[in-house]
Amino acid sequence: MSEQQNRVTAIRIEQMDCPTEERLLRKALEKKPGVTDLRFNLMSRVLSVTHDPAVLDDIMSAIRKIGFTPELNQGSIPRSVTGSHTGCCGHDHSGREGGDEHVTHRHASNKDHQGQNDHDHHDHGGHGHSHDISLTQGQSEVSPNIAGGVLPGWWHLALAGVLALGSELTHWFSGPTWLMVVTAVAAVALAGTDTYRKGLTALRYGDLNINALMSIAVTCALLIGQWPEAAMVMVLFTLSEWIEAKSLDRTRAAVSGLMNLAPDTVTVQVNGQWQVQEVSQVAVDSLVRVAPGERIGLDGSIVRGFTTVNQAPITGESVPVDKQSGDTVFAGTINEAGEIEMQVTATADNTTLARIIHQIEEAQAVKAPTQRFVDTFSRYYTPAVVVLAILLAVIPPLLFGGQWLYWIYQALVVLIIACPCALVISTPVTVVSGLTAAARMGILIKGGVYLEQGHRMNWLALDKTGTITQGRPVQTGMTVLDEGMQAAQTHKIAVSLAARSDHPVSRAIAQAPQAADVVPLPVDAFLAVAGRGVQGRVDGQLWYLGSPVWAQELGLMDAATNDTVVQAQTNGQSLVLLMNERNVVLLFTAADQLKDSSIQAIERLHRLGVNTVILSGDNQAVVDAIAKSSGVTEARAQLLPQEKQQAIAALQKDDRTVVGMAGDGMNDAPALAQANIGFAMGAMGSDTAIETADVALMDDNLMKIPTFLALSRSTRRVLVQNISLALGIKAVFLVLVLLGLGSMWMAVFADVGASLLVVANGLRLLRFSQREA
Ligand SMILES: Nc1ncnc2c1ncn2[C@@H]1O[C@H](COP(=O)(O)OP(=O)(O)OP(=O)(O)O)[C@@H](O)[C@H]1O
Ligand SMILES: [Zn+2]
Repeated sequence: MSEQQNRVTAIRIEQMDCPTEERLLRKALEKKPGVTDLRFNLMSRVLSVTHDPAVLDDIMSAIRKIGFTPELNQGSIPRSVTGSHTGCCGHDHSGREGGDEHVTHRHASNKDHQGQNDHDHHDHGGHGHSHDISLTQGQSEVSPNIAGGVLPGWWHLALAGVLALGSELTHWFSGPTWLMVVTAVAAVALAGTDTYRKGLTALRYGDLNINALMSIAVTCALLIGQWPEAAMVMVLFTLSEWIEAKSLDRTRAAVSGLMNLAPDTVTVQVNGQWQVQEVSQVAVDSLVRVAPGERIGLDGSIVRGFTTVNQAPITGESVPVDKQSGDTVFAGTINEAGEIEMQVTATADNTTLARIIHQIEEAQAVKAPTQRFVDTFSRYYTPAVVVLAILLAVIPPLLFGGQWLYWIYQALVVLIIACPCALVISTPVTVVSGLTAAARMGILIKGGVYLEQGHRMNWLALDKTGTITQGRPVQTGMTVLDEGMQAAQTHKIAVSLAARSDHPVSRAIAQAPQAADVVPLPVDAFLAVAGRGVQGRVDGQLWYLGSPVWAQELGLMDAATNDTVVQAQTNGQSLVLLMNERNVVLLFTAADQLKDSSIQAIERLHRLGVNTVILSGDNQAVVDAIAKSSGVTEARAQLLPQEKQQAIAALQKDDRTVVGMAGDGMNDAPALAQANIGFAMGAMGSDTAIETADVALMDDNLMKIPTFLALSRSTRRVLVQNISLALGIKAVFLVLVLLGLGSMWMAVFADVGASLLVVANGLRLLRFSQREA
């Protein structure tokens, strides 16, 4: 398909801070040949365009033509989650941070995230843009604040305020009219330059953003002789926009706090000398020293010393973890006890933390369903309200003999409330706060969609090994089934095969005390067969190490062997058989332990109304035993990877069922992809898990799933509150205006007040912690 050649270019647009600007950009770009998709991230003011590489210049000039300043900066991505300023319809105020430029990455096989509806079963392969990007810290460029409107200095605003007040007082005390007029016009000019300029740009392109609406309203107010009112409204508007921008700044600060987890510098060995370097300068394999109490700056593997590390910044789990030589440590975590030396395993732009940060940024670009609804709604809202305002100005005087000036004034009040900003900003603020709160708890959510959909999840399928259990089974026994062969020799073969596999039961066999003295034999044509086992040639003969089901498939299960297997299964242990091409030779049993947290997690899931089922490749007796001790309601055993997937698809037949699947992400990939929400356990340090799951849990504590659900429910609540609040306030105002009780400055307060309220409400989610859940 042609999309293969398309690229996604992220373009930073300083002025893109309000949904109305999004509309303007859509108008300019949507129908352009070669442009296939537009994605807006108003929080970070980044527009991602999917396009034919040949038309990039066209795109850039089209953006410039509508008065915006697009910036491309390949090779670095925003250092802060929400990018620079985030004011909606507000001012691009001065405090601009560098390094917010974005990325160009290739679309491997992109699925349209936005078009995905609730019940679409997303495909994990579809997540795979390959990101050839780097988070180059310290290399960020500060670009000049070109066309972004600069907020009039506070003294401009103060002076405008005094003038407006003067105008108002002159009016009250029936002072000279010229004084009232001059002070009012001066106030409007001082406070409103920026609003007028932005408003005019929008109008020129047939768009009505808040600036355009305010410009029209204030100008009309002046024209109908409402001098002091016009002045006051302009001053109040500018002031409140400034407050709004400030409050959104705080949002950004809170969110980007996550980013400042890793120190900027580390102590590196260079030519035998220790010296302090920027993390971005440190190469893989460098030797880094971390003092006790210091934050670890890069991912690495300890080569000297031992310590305990607080990994809470990444996993959300504050119990310190012991680390010694050979163990992995992660950027952003805290070295609590001893001095360690570590060998760097990832550059600053490739650490687990950097990946998490990058994923959160990507997640913001994938719009949650509510966000899409709100966007669509606001597309019709503004024009509708403007039409209403015009009708209000014209109909009563024409048809019912109303007073022209009175009704024009009412129309102006309505114009001011035509801005959908509060509504539109409410959703991303809420979702981003939720995503950030989750990341702080070690839950990496790959899109607002999952956060929003989470509250509807009513089934959770769980893998057994490593998900409910600790995933470290130990060999508990070995039975010789083929007496004709030398047990020592066949055991050696089993261990040699097992040593080649990462599968927990293989590891149990390879690492059992009985295997300690075994020198593994060379294995040829080694092959791992998912859900069945491993095979390979030893001394020219083909051997299989795997499940009883596989033995059946291979036609090696005779009645006697079957009896032994059934017998062995009844004590609830995992079985592994060693087979050659003729018969089953050895039978191993292995047992795994339940994770303490599993019981608690399952209980909480049930209390949250979620049904649970284990989907396992292991035998029924083991799965039953684990289900019983963990409290999981249903136990499905002996499932191959694709049967796990089918089991989930079967659950999804019911329209109201939203299925989550928790697994370790290796054997469970098809099932994780089939589920509406795929949870990968123990994702810290596992790039595949971080990249393929919908929700990556940094450690392997199942409690994170009920926590995710609770957060999802809170997010949902806040979203509903915010939307009702934003719409409710406008509705109340409309009624007040129709009753003749509204005034322009009240409308300004309502517009910006609503924005402030929804932002504050959304930010509450940042304080969501496990305890609250
Ligand atoms: N690499 C392997 N080495 C040895 N046996 C294996 C291997 N892979 C699979 N098996 C056998 O196949 C069975 C099912 O494996 P599978 O990986 O599907 O499930 P599991 O990991 O044991 O359990 P769960 O699916 O609950 O995590 C195992 O119990 C084991 O007998
Ligand atoms: Zn607005």
